[in-house]
This record gives sequence, structure tokens and C-alpha cells, in this order.
Amino acid sequence: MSELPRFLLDHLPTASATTSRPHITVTWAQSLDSKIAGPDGQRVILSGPESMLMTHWMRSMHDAILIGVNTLILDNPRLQANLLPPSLSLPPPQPLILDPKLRFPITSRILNEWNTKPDQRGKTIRQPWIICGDDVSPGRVKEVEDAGARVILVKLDEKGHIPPSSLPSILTSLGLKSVMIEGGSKVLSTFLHCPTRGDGSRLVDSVVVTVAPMFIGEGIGVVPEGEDIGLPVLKTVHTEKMGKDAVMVCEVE
Ligand SMILES: NC(=O)C1=CN([C@@H]2O[C@H](COP(=O)(O)OP(=O)(O)OC[C@H]3O[C@@H](n4cnc5c(N)ncnc54)[C@H](OP(=O)(O)O)[C@@H]3O)[C@@H](O)[C@H]2O)C=CC1
Ligand SMILES: Nc1nc(O)c(N)c(N[C@@H]2O[C@H](COP(=O)(O)O)[C@@H](O)[C@H]2O)n1
Repeated sequence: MSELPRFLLDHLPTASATTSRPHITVTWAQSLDSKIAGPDGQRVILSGPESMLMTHWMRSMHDAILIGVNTLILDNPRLQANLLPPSLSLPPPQPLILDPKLRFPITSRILNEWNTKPDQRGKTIRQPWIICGDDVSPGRVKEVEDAGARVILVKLDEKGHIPPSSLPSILTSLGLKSVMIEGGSKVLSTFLHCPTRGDGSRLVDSVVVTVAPMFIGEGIGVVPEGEDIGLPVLKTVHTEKMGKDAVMVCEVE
């Protein structure tokens, strides 16, 4: 798959997104028993080579990739589109971390790569941007900024979360036209549960799910236990077999 899969182009309208109305895609890979990770959040490779490559094409189609701080801590991901042919010189997506208390580990791989590969900046990697609460101490903010990350302060909601409905305006203020929300479970749940934006239009534009033909058993669900009530109705707009996996592209009804 040396080219962007056609079905993503047809069904993920990220190219028509604007900074005033950024496109929001929510995506994850799950097992047949609806798990996204193993016991205690152990990372599981669910996607086969074909669907993993598709995920990297999707990363390159969005201005930013967003994860929750637990995923950063547990998986220590790269969040690059490094499976794509380097000859394409596609601009790397902007990593965004939702981290209300600024628990961001300054030893994380994304920051280490940013600091140790200055020649790759803007080519294959971008500076990690951490979105945290405006009540975090200035000392802690300085510590993280001195380590090389950018810290963005926002007002938290009553649950102490970055409010999902404010993500579009945060993206607009950062000049980002699209975001791919990759997880984990808590982040997927709050974004799937928050149906609309400030202007009344739907919050989530596209949902892309990779289903791997395996069972995990004990592990982390797509949404945390007890949060599977009140989830939106989805409409499948495309299904694709990718190697051993099935990929569903959906819209929120
Ligand atoms: N298979 C897949 O596709 C993927 C799997 N994963 C797996 O997910 C697991 C981690 O999931 P999980 O533990 O649920 O953690 P998350 O990665 O969802 O991070 C949750 C944390 O993010 C912070 N946060 C900020 N704003 C919000 C918000 N609006 N809604 C929810 N959280 C917010 C909170 O931090 P605080 O507690 O500091 O307030 C919260 O505890 C890992 O095991 C990882 O392997 C992750 C991504 C993809
Ligand atoms: N698409 C997909 N398939 C899987 O099997 C996965 N485990 C994940 N996990 C997500 O990818 C992140 C790791 O990214 P890097 O390979 O380090 O770039 C991980 O943190 C999850 O967000 N995704």
C-alpha cells in the first residue's frame, strides 16, 4: 500500500476542513471482545501490518494526533507516520496530549526524539504539545517547557477533564484543521459521549474502527466499565478488509 487508501480519501473529509471548523476523527483498534489493551493497560498489537499502515496514512491525513496522558505513560508511543515511504516527505502530524494535571513524563519517547533529532524537526517529528489545566503550578509548567515541550493551559470542566466540547476552539486557536483522536479508553468515552460543539453541530465527524480477529479476555475496554450507556448511534459508511482485519468507517447519526 504505497498510496493513501482510496476509501479514506472518499470517507474522511479532512481535506475540506478549516481552522474555523476542524474535522474530528475518533479511531481505535479493538479485539472481537471489544478490548483495546490487555490487563493493567498492557499494550497489545491488534492491527496487522496492512491496517497499521492504514493508521499511519490516517495520521498523515490529519494535522494532529491526540491521546490521553495514560496512553502516553503506558504505551510511550512515537505518534509519527513513520511506516509511510520517506520519499513522500509528508508533513508529520502534531502530537497533542490531554493531561489536566501535567503528569507528562519528561522522559517520554516523543520528547526525547524531539530533543535528540533536531535535523528531523518538521520533517518526521514535531514538538509535543501538552494541553493541561490552567490551575497547574507555574513551576511545573516551566519544568515541562524547559524540557522541550509546549504547554497549553485551558479551563477544565467539573470532572477535571479537558472539556471535549472545547476541543474545536482549542484546535482553532492552535491553527489546526483536523485531529485524529487515538485513545485511550477514557478519552474515547468522553469524546463519543459529547455529541455537539459550541455551535450545535456534531462534535465527532468520523469514527474509524479496526477490528482484529482475536480475543483479549481481561483488559481495557473501548470505553471504561459502566460508560457504555448513552453512546451515539453510528452509521457505517464504508467497510474494508485489510489483511486479517476489518476496518469500519462510520459517522455519528
Ligand atoms: N488499541 C488502541 O487503538 C489503543 C489503545 N490504547 C490503550 O488505552 C489504554 C489507556 O487508556 P486510559 O487508561 O483510559 O487512558 P487515556 O489514554 O484515555 O487517558 C486518560 C487520562 O487523560 C486525561 N484527560 C484529559 N482530558 C480528558 C477527557 N476529556 N476525557 C478523558 N480523559 C481526559 C485524564 O488524566 P488525569 O487522570 O491526569 O486527570 C485521564 O485520566 C492503554 O492501555 C493503551 O494501550 C490507547 C490508544 C489506542
Ligand atoms: N491502530 C492501532 N493498532 C494497534 O494494534 C494499537 N495497539 C494501536 N495503538 C495506538 O498506537 C499508539 C502507538 O503508536 P506508535 O506505534 O508508537 O506510533 C498507541 O499509543 C495507541 O495510541 N493502534
